[in-house]
Amino acid sequence: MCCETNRRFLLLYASQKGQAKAIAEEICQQATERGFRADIHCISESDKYNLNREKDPVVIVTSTTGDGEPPDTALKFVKEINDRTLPQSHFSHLRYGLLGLGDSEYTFFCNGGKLLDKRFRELGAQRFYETGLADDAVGLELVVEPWIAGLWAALSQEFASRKEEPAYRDKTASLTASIGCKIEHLTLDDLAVQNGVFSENEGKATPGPPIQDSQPSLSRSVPPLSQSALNVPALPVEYLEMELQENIGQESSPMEDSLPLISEGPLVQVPVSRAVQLTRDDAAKTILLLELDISETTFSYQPGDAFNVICPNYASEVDELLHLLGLSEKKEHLVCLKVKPGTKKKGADVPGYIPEKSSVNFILTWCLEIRAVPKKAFLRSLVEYTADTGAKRRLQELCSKQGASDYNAFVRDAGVCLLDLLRAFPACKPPLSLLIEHLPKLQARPYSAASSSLFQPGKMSFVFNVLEFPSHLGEQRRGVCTGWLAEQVVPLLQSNTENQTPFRPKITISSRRVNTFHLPDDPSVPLLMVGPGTGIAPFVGFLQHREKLREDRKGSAFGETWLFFGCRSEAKDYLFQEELQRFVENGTLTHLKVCFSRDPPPPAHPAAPKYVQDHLRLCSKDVIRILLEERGCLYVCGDAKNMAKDVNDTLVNILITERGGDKLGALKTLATLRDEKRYLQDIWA
Ligand SMILES: Cc1cc2nc3c(=O)[nH]c(=O)nc-3n(C[C@H](O)[C@H](O)[C@H](O)COP(=O)(O)OP(=O)(O)OC[C@H]3O[C@@H](n4cnc5c(N)ncnc54)[C@H](O)[C@@H]3O)c2cc1C
Repeated sequence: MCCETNRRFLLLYASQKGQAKAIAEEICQQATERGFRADIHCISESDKYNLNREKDPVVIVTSTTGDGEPPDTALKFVKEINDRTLPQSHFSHLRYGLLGLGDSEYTFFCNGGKLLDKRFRELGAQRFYETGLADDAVGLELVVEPWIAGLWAALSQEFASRKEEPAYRDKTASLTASIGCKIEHLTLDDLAVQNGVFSENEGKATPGPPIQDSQPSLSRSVPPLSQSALNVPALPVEYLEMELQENIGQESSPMEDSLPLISEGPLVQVPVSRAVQLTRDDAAKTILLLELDISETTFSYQPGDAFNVICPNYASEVDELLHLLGLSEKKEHLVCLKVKPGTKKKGADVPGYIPEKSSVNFILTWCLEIRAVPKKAFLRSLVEYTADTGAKRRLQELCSKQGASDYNAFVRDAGVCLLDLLRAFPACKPPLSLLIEHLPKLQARPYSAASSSLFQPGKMSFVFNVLEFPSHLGEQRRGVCTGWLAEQVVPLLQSNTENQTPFRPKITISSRRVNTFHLPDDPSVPLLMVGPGTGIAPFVGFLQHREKLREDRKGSAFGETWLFFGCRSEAKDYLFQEELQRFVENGTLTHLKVCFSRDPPPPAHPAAPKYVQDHLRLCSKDVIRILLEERGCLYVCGDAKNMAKDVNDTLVNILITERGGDKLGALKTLATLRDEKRYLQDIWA
């Protein structure tokens, strides 16, 4: 309960899984202790607050969900403030501070917070405290705690300035600037240390003995770090109590009952009716197409939709983890979890994605992202379960301020996972409950449909690249989902070549939230499609759909269709070559622009395009005509890291070259196209 004081502020949270709410509640509690009154509401409770008339400071805590979207609870609010008819002074009376939560492992880091922040400023609101962006990939607490610690000074100053009207605006502006400057120029570790996240007393670790070997590694440190005093983070509160029950005759929840709990939407189990390798064996990447038989289900989709595949962790990795944790004999034991009575952990709860009566094996296989890079807080907790002094010391180093660059080099950048850690530190034996507290939920992986149900009723295809990368010791690893899918369909791939009756493995899928990456309703609208590599997937669906429409609606007007596709080699990885040729021949695809980045250019065309953006540039007049004169649609799909940005930059240059004006003008044009849903992206990392 928050105390009554005239130092009131409005505290709004937008939570998807409860984290933003828990942090807001922590702010509310600390506010009381510090003589403020937080009027706390979920952002969706619009009947309980009114920003249009709010006079007090506003503090917002928001998480990010999906592909960089605000949480579901904020969707209505975001829609309202995104109303383009609102005047630029709409929120000019508001002073706010915002804390965004996100995960830099995902493409649009903290986008939920960034979107709100941007729109608030567009509507004239001013920050009284610099925005904090907390990263779950390294530990939210590294930014959340110092941000909350700094909030009280900013609020005190804000209230003091209000009393000193009329100079209040100038002063608070300078406070914003100074606090902003401080936060922006601090690294996460600096932030944590300066604001007391690192507990000095507890954290002073005795220097270890000098080590002769000069090469540091995950388990080995060298001077000066090995001889340095350390500031280690405070020990995270353990909040789960676990009991393992022998499974004698008791029914553990069958997998079919438990899977819905670990997913966010209704699930369907569907057979894979066809599997085809789209790339040659000697291609740099293996790309597979799987066709799912959805005819016996109510699952429906449109070309451009993505759906989720529920995948397990590798059985071999789970078995090794069980062994290293000393749980091999107990893998079928039932796990009973409850929150420790009297825990100080805010918002402590048994994660909802761990079904009751699950076995140890089930939790490690289906519920936890065991490949996730352990965060510093997890390393800190592991110290307590490590018997060997040298290993203890190294774990302390890796989570300490002084060992930050070793953490980055040997844990984060090396993509180390729990299994790698337990192999490197055999004396570390954490309980399963600690893993549940620290490892994220195993996420379902989204894939874009590469087919049209109009063209192929009862079927849905998708295309994926089987990811392969080396572990920190050079051992070859495959992506969790793509590696598992590839394993599932080996017999099907083999039986296809031998022309036998195919074995049909089943996979579990769920639909994703409605997206906007769809064909326009009016088929006369011209389309530009840019999709190198597996980014071609939705466009195959678009073109199949268009082909069927052309058959069904003879005499109707159909707009031009341009596909910009790129791969490495014409001979090795030209995806859907025959199908694209058919689309061209029957007039469904009016312009096919393909390029091969690793093939030598033909002698007659030494400057032949290598990448999709080169082709876009060559067709710049048509691009402009279609987008600006004929109100066509531009779709971009595929890799978010480079391609989407390069395509965007190319569009900016095309606009400047063809239409004149400056970069700002070109960016505004693209923003307008986005607003009108005529420049759509479906991009993934
Ligand atoms: C809306 C949407 C649609 C999508 N559609 C498609 C599609 O149609 N086709 C498609 O192929 N993908 C698509 N994706 C991406 C897809 O969801 C998966 O992310 C992708 O297939 C990888 O999943 P995975 O489980 O195999 O890899 P993961 O095991 O999750 O690995 C993920 C990434 O981390 C890297 N990585 C992991 N561990 C390490 C390590 N130790 N060292 C170095 N690197 C490491 C991997 O290289 C990889 O890039 C889509 C994504 C979204 C958001």
